[in-house]
Formats: sequence, C-alpha cells, structure tokens
Amino acid sequence: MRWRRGLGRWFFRWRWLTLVSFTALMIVVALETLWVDPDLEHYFSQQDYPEEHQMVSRSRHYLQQALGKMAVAEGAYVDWPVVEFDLVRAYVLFDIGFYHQQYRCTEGAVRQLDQLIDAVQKRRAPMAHQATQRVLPIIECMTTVEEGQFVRRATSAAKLAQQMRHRQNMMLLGSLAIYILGIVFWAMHEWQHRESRWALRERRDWMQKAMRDPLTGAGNRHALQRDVHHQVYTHSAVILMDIDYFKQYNDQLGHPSGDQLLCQLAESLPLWSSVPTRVYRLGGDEFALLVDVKDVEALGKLCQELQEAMRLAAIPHPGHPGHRYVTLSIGASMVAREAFAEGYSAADNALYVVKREGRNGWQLADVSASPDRLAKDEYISEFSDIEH
Ligand SMILES: Nc1nc2c(ncn2[C@@H]2O[C@H](COP(=O)(O)OP(=O)(O)OP(=O)(O)O)[C@@H](O)[C@H]2O)c(=O)[nH]1
Repeated sequence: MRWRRGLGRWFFRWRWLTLVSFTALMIVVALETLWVDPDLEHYFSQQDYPEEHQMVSRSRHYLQQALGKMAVAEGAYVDWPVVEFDLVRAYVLFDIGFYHQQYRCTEGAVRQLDQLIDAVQKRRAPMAHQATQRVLPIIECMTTVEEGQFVRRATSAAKLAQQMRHRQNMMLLGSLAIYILGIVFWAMHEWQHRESRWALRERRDWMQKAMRDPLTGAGNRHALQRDVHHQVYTHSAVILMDIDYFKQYNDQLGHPSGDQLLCQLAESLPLWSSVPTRVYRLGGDEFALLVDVKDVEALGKLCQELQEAMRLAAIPHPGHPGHRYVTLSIGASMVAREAFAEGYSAADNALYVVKREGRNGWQLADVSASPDRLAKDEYISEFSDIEH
C-alpha cells in the first residue's frame, strides 16, 4: 500500500504537467510571433533599412532618360533644363553614403555625373556619342552596384530562409515535447482514474464486509441499524431469538459444531419464515429478524411457525437439560414507524420473559412492559437515535 501512496503523491506532482505543457505552448507561440514576424516585416518592407533600397536603379533610369533626350536631339532643339533635371535626379539618387562605402567605383562615377551636369548647365553638352562615352563608366558602376544589391538581397533571403527553417525545427521539437507531455499526462490521469475506481470498489467491499457477520454471513448489528435507519427494507415487526443452552451445546459438541449450528440457523430462518424476512446476528447465539406482517396475530403465527420448524429440524443437543434437541426462545414485537427503539426493547423484554419462564417458547411484547427494565436496557440507548 505504501508504494501506491508514493505513486499517488508522484502523480499529483505530475499533474503540474498540464500547466507546464500549456505554458510551453504559450511560449512557443509567443516566440514565433516575436521572432518570425519582425524578420518577415524587415525583409519585405525595407522601410527603415536604406542599404536595401534600390535607389541606384532609379538613378540609372533618370540617367538613361537624359541620355535618350540628348541622343534624339542631336543637331536639333534640346530641352536642356529637362535633361539637366533628369541628370540631377540621377545624381541625387546615386550620391548615397552607403554606395560610397560599399562600392569603390561610386566616387568616380558620381564625379563624372557631376561634370556632366556641369557641362549641361553651361550648355556645353557633348554630342550624343560623346555623352555616351562619358556616361558609360557611370552606368557600369551603377550595374556593379545593382549586382551588389542583388547579391545582398539574395544573401538576406537565404539567411531569412535558414532562420525560418531553424525556428520551424525548434517549433517542431517543442510541439513534439508538448505532445509527449500531454500523452504522459493522459496516461497518468488514466492510471489515477483506475486507481481511484479500484479504491472505491475496495472501500465498498470493506463497507459491505463491515456490515456482515463474518461467521454466518448474515447482517450484523450495524447492518440492522443501517437498514432500519435508511428503511431499506419494509418491516412491521422485529423478532429477537436466542438458542437455549448454547453454552452446553458448545461444551458437549465443541465450538466448531456451535459455529455450524449458528450458520445453519442463519441460513434456515428466512426459509422457515412465511413472510419476507431479514436475518441479523447480534452476537453470540442471539439473532434479530425484521419481518413484514399484517398484525399481531400474524406475528404470533410466525413465531409459532419458526418454533415448529426448529422442532421439525430436530438438531441434536446432548447438553439440553429438557429436550435432546436444539430449541429457541423468541420475543417479538410490532414496531411503529418512527419508534423502532421502543419496539426493539419490547421484543427484548418478551424474550427475557420466555427465558425466565423456562425457555423453548415465544412471547409477544407486552406494551405495558416494566419501565425499570426498559430504562436499564442497553438496546434502548443503542437504537434510540434511529428513526424509522
Ligand atoms: N461456537 C460459538 N460459540 C459462541 C460464539 N459466540 C458466543 N458463543 C458462546 O455462546 C454462549 C452463549 O452463552 P449464554 O449467553 O450463557 O447463553 P446460553 O448458554 O444459550 O444460555 P441461555 O441463553 O440462558 O439459554 C457462550 O458460551 C459463548 O462462548 C460463536 O461465535 N461460536
């Protein structure tokens, strides 16, 4: 039993598993939100990360636009302010500190662009092919920067993918651990459930045993109290009986034979009774019967039947001074609802009278029984708290 109690205590610690698994689940979900979401946002928004901006591409676009206008206008009218505006926009978008730090060609390319703007401002614009010659290194540089940017983005995407994979693995492992905890908890809960069912059954068995007389299997005094208290059985009368000279029976035939006689009687009494009957062994050779009879006449008839049946059974009793067979002394009383204690006491008085007057007989309760005998009767106190 000790190991069971130990296991029980251990289980109650394991009940914390529910809390642990739910907390772990919450942490995993929170981490997922804290880690993955900002990374994705960073990758796709690029709002606060100038190094990721594709300004060089826009710069190239304006530069090519200006170059195109100059080429189209060779020998004809040139809208120089517009060309200048495109070039300035290209310049501004290319003259970024980050490009200067990361790409060496930027320095020279920006200077060349500056000179080109200068020439256009002074309307000393080169012919288209000259302009192309000048712009070519700038475009080359821009291409280098664009490639660099592309590589940077590819690297950043690969890094993000790697991080995501790593976190997915962690999530998977975390979920697996939580799942295992859940399974363990479920198993422990199932085990505990079985244990408590077993304990309940055992308790019920013990309670039933506690209500039985171990020798005869009949109900004991507690069972009588319980049955009367809970009215599990409808009865209108109580019969108390005692084997005559049982001590001598034991002395002559031995205790095992005495035990056998008690068992035989407990088994036979309900069969001998012509009305619904419950048998209880109160102790020693004393039995109580709860019976359901119509009235006092029927109760008297039943007592007579029981004695007759005992006589017909003709169980030898070598120690009996009068007869050579087992005889019974019987006292009986009708019991009113709500007043079992009084009925019981009256039946006991009647039994006492039979014993005093020579045994082997039956007596119905005299309702005007001596108050003295009632007062000192132990059963009064025992059953006085029972309400029918
Ligand atoms: N075999 C056996 N004897 C028991 C058991 N319980 C009590 N007894 C015996 O039952 C006897 C009861 O004796 P008494 O109370 O004097 O009753 P009695 O001998 O029947 O005398 P009267 O009732 O006056 O006729 C005692 O000798 C007890 O030892 C039991 O479980 N088995």
